[in-house]
Amino acid sequence: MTIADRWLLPDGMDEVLPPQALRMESLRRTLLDTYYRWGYDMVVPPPVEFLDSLLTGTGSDLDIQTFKLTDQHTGRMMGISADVTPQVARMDAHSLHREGAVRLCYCAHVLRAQADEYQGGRSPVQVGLELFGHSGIDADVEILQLVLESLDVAGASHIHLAIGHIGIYRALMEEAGLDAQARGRIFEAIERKALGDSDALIEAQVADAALAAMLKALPRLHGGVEILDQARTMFAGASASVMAALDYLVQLQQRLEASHGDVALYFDLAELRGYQYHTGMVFAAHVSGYGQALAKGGRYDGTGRAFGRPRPATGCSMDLKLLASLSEQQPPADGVWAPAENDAELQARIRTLRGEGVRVVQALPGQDGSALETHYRCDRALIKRDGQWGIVPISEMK
Ligand SMILES: N[C@@H](Cc1c[nH]c[nH+]1)C(=O)O
Repeated sequence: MTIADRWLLPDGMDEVLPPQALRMESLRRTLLDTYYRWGYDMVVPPPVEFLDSLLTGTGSDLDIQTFKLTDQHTGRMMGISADVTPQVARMDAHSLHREGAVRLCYCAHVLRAQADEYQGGRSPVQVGLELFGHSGIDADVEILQLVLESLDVAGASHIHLAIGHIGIYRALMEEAGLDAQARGRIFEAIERKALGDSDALIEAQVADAALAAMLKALPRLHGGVEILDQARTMFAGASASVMAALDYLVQLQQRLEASHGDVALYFDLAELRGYQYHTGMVFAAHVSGYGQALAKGGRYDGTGRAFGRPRPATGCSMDLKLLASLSEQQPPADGVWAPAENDAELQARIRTLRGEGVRVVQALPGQDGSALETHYRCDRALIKRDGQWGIVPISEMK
């Protein structure tokens, strides 16, 4: 191993240096305080679990994303969490066992076996909210409001919220009655927005011409609120659940328009990205300059079934690393530089200042005062004048 190899980090595994790490930490605190004020209780999931419980009811996307290892104690396969949402669903269904609406939030490191264009790095810090036990639109609206509040706190502007509904695609595919392989290929083509491929597959596999036309229309239905009307006309002959999903999106649009008129809403009826556990409304929030979504989420009713208690559920997740990169703000230079002296009065003064929340950096013997403003972010200094310790601007230090 050469020296150059030694400092190489695996692809997508990044370290966070000052001042970014501080930005991340202060954003984490602000976000969790916000969630606390909205009634969300914090949970801390384990970083590693047995694979069976980690992947139960979640589909193959998450399986591919999960790093696997063997537990030396039991010989069983374990997985490193790649997504906190199913873990929190387990806590709600099995560990907490509370009745009614349960609001939980978290901030945890996760690892992903693959970096893809939508997910960014392989070592995100996932911060998120999950609301269980309520199947109405109000729960989804609350989650979306908190997503917008989180992005606002992080310093995002011109937010673009893309909303879809997995139920439309699922209902149409159910009517088509295809086998798993054909379904998988069509899903993959629609997810990639490869219209030529999805058209060809649908034409070849779906015998009912009206249904094939509806499926072919699906990836073309994206844009402003007007596409919901177009969809209504297009899907007039489809099952009642398709119409119910469209009505739901119209209601959601009205609620968001009233509370967040400044947010650009975009509807995409073929928005199938994300994990396969989603069952209803799904969304992704974008801001310009960022290729990947800053927040993602949606409804995933019934995920707790695998743990003995199916519950309505909705939620969102964000990557704290990505959110913290929205703000270029420099942390304040408001520290106090103290000399290296071991003077009882000086030590007492330092203790008092730190007790008051002031950042005091004491020089080590031999340490000069270079880079005080930049590295140590000190704008003042403790100095002794006329036998008294006092604080002066750093420029007067010498
Ligand atoms: N965990 C999902 C988002 C989500 C949270 N809750 C529901 N959905 C993701 O990372 O894409």
